[in-house]
Amino acid sequence: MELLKVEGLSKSYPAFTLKNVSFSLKEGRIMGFIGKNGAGKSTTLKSMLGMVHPDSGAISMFGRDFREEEGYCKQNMGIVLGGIDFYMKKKLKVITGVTKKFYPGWDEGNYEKYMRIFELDENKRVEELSAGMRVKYLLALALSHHARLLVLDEPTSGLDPVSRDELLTIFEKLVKDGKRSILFSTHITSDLEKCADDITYIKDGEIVKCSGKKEFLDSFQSLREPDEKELSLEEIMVKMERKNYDEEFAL
Ligand SMILES: Nc1ncnc2c1ncn2[C@@H]1O[C@H](COP(=O)(O)OP(=O)(O)OP(=O)(O)O)[C@@H](O)[C@H]1O
Repeated sequence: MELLKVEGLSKSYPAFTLKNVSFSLKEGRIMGFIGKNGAGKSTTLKSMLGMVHPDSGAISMFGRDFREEEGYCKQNMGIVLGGIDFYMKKKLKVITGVTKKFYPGWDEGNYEKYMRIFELDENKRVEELSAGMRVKYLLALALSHHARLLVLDEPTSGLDPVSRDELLTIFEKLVKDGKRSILFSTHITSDLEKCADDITYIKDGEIVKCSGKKEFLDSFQSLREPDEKELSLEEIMVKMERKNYDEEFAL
């Protein structure tokens, strides 16, 4: 079953247009969302979640129309867009207390379990947590209301390689039972080599490709020079983005 389906999503800003973005994510999968700075990743995620008003497009989650059943969809998803910078002085248990009121399906046992697994102390204040601990706390909140779809905007940025690796292992464990899926945007393509099942690549507001990782990598190998070995995700992106740049300079 598709946990997420985005069809024909468009959004125009004065100097940028998100054009007819479509992709879908099945159960039990981790999808990496890549594209260079300003390509439209955050605009896609925000438009998809109704945080900015899209001009057109249809979104369904768990087989239901997002606009018609936004409440149901939001109860079943966890969103981590940016940090929790404005609650810096608050203790985690205070934020948790407020959060759980929004979720009738809140599972205190699950919350305690994930706080224990992630080694988080709810008596700490946000300002006392490292970047990695903050992401883990937001994940713990999402998982405590049984989110089946996790949408994360650059969750690993700012984390050291050890914390990143730990978080990616957590992602893999979370989707292992085949019930949850994770969509996360990132610039760290090596993270995706490690844990992504699917890759969606956006360029200048348009989806270039959305597919399983192997198919994705295979489909761009034609960019390889005769003496080059198999191109990595990073090399593919650099070649794709640099092509235009080189052409512009040739003019
Ligand atoms: N509220 C807004 N008003 C006008 N333009 C906007 C707005 N939000 C984003 N944009 C523009 O939309 C484009 C895409 O931005 P977006 O944040 O979606 O890119 P991104 O792929 O997430 O980039 P990054 O990797 O740097 O986070 C940029 O040119 C940006 O200036």
